[in-house]
Amino acid sequence: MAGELPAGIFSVSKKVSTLSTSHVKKAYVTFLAGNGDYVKGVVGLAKGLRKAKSVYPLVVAVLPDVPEEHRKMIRKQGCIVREIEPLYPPKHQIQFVAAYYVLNYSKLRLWNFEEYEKMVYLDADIQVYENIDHLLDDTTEHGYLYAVMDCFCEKEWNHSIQYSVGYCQQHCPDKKKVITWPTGSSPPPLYFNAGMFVFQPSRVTYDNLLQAVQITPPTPFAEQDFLNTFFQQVYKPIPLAYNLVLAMLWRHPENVDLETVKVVHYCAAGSKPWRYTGKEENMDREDIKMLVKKWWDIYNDASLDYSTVPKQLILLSCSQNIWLSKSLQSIPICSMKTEGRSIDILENTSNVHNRLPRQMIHSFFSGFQEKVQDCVKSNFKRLKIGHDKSISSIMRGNNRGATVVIDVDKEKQLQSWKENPRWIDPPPDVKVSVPKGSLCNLNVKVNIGLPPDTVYDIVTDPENKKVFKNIKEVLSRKVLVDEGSRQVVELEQAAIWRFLWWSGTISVHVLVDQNRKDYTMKFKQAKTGFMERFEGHWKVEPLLVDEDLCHPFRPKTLADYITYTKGKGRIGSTVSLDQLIQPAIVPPPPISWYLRGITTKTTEMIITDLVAEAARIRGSSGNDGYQGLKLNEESSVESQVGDIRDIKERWALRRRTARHHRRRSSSIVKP
Ligand SMILES: O=c1ccn([C@@H]2O[C@H](COP(=O)(O)OP(=O)(O)O)[C@@H](O)[C@H]2O)c(=O)[nH]1
Ligand SMILES: OC[C@H]1O[C@H](O[C@@H]2[C@@H](O)[C@H](O)[C@@H](O)[C@H](O)[C@@H]2O)[C@H](O)[C@@H](O)[C@H]1O
Repeated sequence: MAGELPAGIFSVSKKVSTLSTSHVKKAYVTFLAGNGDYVKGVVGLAKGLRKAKSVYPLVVAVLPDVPEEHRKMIRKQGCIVREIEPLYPPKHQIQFVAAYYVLNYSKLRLWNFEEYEKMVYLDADIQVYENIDHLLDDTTEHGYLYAVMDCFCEKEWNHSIQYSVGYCQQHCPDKKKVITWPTGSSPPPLYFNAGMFVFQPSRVTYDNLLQAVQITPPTPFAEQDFLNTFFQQVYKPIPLAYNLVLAMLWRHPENVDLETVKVVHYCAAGSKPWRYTGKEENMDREDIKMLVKKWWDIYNDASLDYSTVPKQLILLSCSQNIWLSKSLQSIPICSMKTEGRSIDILENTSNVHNRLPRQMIHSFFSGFQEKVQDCVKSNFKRLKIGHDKSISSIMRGNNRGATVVIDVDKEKQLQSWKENPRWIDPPPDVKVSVPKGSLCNLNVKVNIGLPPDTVYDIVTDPENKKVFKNIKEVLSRKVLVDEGSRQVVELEQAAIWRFLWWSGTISVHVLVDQNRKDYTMKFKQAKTGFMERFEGHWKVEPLLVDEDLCHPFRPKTLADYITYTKGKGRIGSTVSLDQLIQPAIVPPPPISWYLRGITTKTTEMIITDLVAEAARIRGSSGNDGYQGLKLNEESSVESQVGDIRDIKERWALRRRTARHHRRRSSSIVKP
């Protein structure tokens, strides 16, 4: 065990995350080093967690020496691969129980995964046979490390005092057995096996760990000894069922009930299932053989492979080599003939891991005929989840021109957003470029906390001047073409512009081609004048906000996402704007800089208002969206904001101001 060190040096702090609370997640995590066969352990663990119906993902912290081929294997099993840097202890002369244990110091990197609120670490030679998700829920408290006590009876412990006096913390307190401790020695504090533990990643704890490990002389059980010393004050033992160290079977059989064991740790010499020969000591035991077989049964079970073909999702092609996926509530049997081959579309009723027969997939791709596409489209129309207006259809073009109809229930979505208001408005990503002969090209991208259809409602609402403060008034609006989901509108607005200490009004006269099918809005100036070209386009695309609810699946499409989250996953929007401004004559600097500034500022104001409106619609007061400031207050904020060059800083100031404003307005006692 680690030698004595100054008290308090291994303090573990309460969780101090530098991330906002809206990003907290939970997961299992394991560790993989080298290009050896431990990767089989990770694959087995991923499948075991799936069989145990865990709802949390498995993160694999890999050292740089893990080959791409192994990374692909574990990604294919739905694992989240995170590369970590190796971490080594200070130079030392001691012999670790196993030379490769030096690798295990890299486990300390896990405390830096602070986007996760709580994690369960599992060695790759561990298998989970019963669901233990409750360890990631409220059964374990913050600020503690939960793990199973280790056993000191194996010969690997012969370097220790407790081994020499025959003491083991696993011994039931046996009055008869008198332990004589050498002078100055006493029973060690409770000691856990570091092959499995529940912990909370935290940057502060991580920094403390890194500092401490550099001044802690290494000891035979490497990082396990170190972690026991560091977390000594906050270690909480949990039952052996959560990490059966195999030696317990012959060292303390009285403590083992195989019927209730949830997690088995194949750490005894010769017990790694993927290397098992049965030749090493104790490896010919019947219980060991049974446990090794149990491990292999999961490893070899193809139905436990990570599948991207979930239940009730049918994959169709709408043109060559394009998968069209849609979650359908019920899929009637219908056969479609193409080139003499009949393709029956069946609901994939078997378990989620079933794959469509490979020959069926290939036949889908071989030359879809017109009538098959019509049949697919008429099926989709007929099977649409519902016809009420609250259903919006997101038509998703794919790269061969086919369109995909994905129905999103707007009311349900808004309900999901109200039930789960966790959302922090990210600052927009604004890129300004100056193509030759133009004043500027603005490229803006921002994520909004509402589904595309609702965002599109805001942007295309004829009365949206109540939302966008820079629209002073709508001078005229004429619908030139109306095709239902697509309209071409001639619009003239008096727009307010503000920049630094100046402001004014400018008339904007544009043709707007707005198409709800793909949530686009193209605009172009109606007639040239001072401006030679003023054009651009908005696009609103779905953003999958709650992907972690899809675990163990990873949604590849919106349809997958709706299916995996049963429609409860919030859908946000990524709004992008590309706008070109080219005056007939580009004025020289600094006027051009000034005009560029107006354009950028005006666009930012539009985004600010859109974010604020989205927050209002969500009804989220706690949001950090920039909302609710009165025009005069906002103008004073904007003038402060205007002085800040960096857009992220500007947004941070806006959010701080908005929070301050809300606190102030909520503290004002209403008459
Ligand atoms: O070559 C190796 C050796 C170890 N490990 C990782 O380090 C953990 C601890 O090593 P091991 O399981 O051999 O320790 P034991 O629990 O058997 O003492 C393993 O479970 C793996 O997660 C690895 O990835 N590659
Ligand atoms: O680097 C030290 C390792 O120490 C532990 O393994 C030991 C320990 O369990 C002993 O008690 C057993 O006797 C022995 O077989 C086993 O290898 C952890 O399982 C492993 O993750 C890792 O921390």
